[in-house]
Amino acid sequence: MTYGVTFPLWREAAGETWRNYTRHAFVEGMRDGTLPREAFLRYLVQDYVFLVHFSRAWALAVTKAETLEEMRACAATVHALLDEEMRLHVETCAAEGISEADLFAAEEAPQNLAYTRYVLDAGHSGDFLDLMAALAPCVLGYGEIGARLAAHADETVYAEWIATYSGEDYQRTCRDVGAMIDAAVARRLGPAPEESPRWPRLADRFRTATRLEVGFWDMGLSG
Ligand SMILES: Cc1ncc(C[n+]2csc(CCO)c2C)c(N)n1
Repeated sequence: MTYGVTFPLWREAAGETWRNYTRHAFVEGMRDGTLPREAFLRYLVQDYVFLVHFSRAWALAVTKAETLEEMRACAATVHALLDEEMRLHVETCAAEGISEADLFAAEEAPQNLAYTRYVLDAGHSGDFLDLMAALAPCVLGYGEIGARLAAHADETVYAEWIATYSGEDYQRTCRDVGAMIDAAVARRLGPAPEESPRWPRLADRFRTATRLEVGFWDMGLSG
């Protein structure tokens, strides 16, 4: 999966950290069905809270945007997160006796706090590109993981999770976000973005957010 031209460059620069995220033991446990249910539910409850703050980060992107097109794309993501992605968590947890009020009130794990507040700070202290570099591993990493796990969906009880991220709707979202990032980079950094003095810091933001994704999976496994 390439999702544009910027993402593969940032992914390459993140080196083995990217592999640690996308091939994490938690992911492999979903692939072959060996992930304990308890770990999956712990992850889902934390992920609901994660998505609350992630929605705030995309809303911040609306205020940091420079074009109507960027504003529309980010506003649509806020809407999709609040009204679609979170519903999946609510429904899966409801079937396990966990209400939405319980989810909203769940105490945030330190790894969760660290990740979402890092992303929000990237947006507050930086510009639209800083924020996009911090948001990209989450959105595009799940697209890559979903696409790889799709071939194994009939071997695992986590088929629904895999279907969500490997499905055409989500894969289209990833291509759209990749294209938006490419356009945002070209607009602000010109035709040779890798030569911009800002480039190393953007790649570093991407790698830091990727490290925080690894921490999020670790949290799911270890509680
Ligand atoms: C820890 C964690 N990382 C990534 C995602 C995936 N994700 C987060 S927001 C979004 C929609 C577009 O922004 C998607 C797919 C997640 N749920 N939890």
